[in-house]
Amino acid sequence: MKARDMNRDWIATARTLSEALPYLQRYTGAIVVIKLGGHAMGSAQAMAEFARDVVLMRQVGVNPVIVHGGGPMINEMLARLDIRSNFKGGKRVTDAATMEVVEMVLSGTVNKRIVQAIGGQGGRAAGLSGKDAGFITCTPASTDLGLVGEPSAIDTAILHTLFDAGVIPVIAPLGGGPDGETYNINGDTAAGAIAAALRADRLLLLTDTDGVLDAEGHVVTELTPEQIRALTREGVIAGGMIPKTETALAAIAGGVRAVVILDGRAPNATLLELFTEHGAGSLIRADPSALTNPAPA
Ligand SMILES: Nc1ncnc2c1ncn2[C@@H]1O[C@H](COP(=O)(O)OP(=O)(O)O)[C@@H](O)[C@H]1O
Ligand SMILES: CC(=O)N[C@@H](CCC(=O)OP(=O)(O)O)C(=O)O
Repeated sequence: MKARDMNRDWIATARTLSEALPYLQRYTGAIVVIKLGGHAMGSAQAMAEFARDVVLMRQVGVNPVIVHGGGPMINEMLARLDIRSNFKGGKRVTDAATMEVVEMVLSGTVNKRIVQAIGGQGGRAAGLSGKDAGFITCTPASTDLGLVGEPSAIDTAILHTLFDAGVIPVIAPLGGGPDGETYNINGDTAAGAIAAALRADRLLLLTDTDGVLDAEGHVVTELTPEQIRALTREGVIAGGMIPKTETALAAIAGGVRAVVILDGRAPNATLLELFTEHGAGSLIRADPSALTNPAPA
């Protein structure tokens, strides 16, 4: 039986739900690609909360697509196996032995953890990697990165089949080469390429900072491509933030309406971003006059 005490918290909750209506209407049928970085994956509790938000999105008619990372989990397994690993420009130099571990951790451990968490909240998710159903084809990203791939073609047919069946795709960032090789794709790069191929309404990059920080450590709530290039030149955007901002620029150029870099550890980060007037993190879009977190068009 429902408690009937009308205390202030419950009234505020009801108001938030009511105020969400225009956003719910706005996002019905929208495709939202969510990149869940390894650093944003917290405890089992945090994973369950993330999964609950994704299931809620699906319930209200959004088509969420989860693309995950897992860098810290790969690091841990490589250390256990005594395999050294290093990064160039935020990407892992990947030889054959490293690739074996990357595939095992991403497709095995991390992917299934997310699929299971979504199932635990009453949703239906299917785990796949870019190697399934000829989904992501890669070419080598650069000669000094080994088996790191850059997506050259994405066949979104499998994703539309899953949308139609009400199933949430959970994607490990791996791709196939023309000769059957397996490539390691940076999770942000994979998410951006998938979002562009789907012409997604939103790409949310969930990480472990409040957003893109300026030289003083303040979140830049809205960034133009020019600002990103300047902050990168100045070294303010560095390390793992480089693939994220590069991805944002490529995704926008590829037809994604807007990209948001935000803290995935914050409770209900994705719901806050999509369904309230309080956007979170750093927003990047091509045309500043384009609508963002808007009242319904
Ligand atoms: N200007 C910046 N603003 C925010 N974070 C930055 C910036 N420059 C570098 N970073 C680093 O990028 C990290 C996020 O990238 P990464 O560790 O690869 O995350 P994930 O595992 O979520 O993909 C942050 O934790 C921070 O250390
Ligand atoms: C080429 C490359 O760097 N691949 C990444 C794939 C995982 C990833 O991107 O994980 P995060 O999102 O948690 O950083 C890696 O091997 O770590």
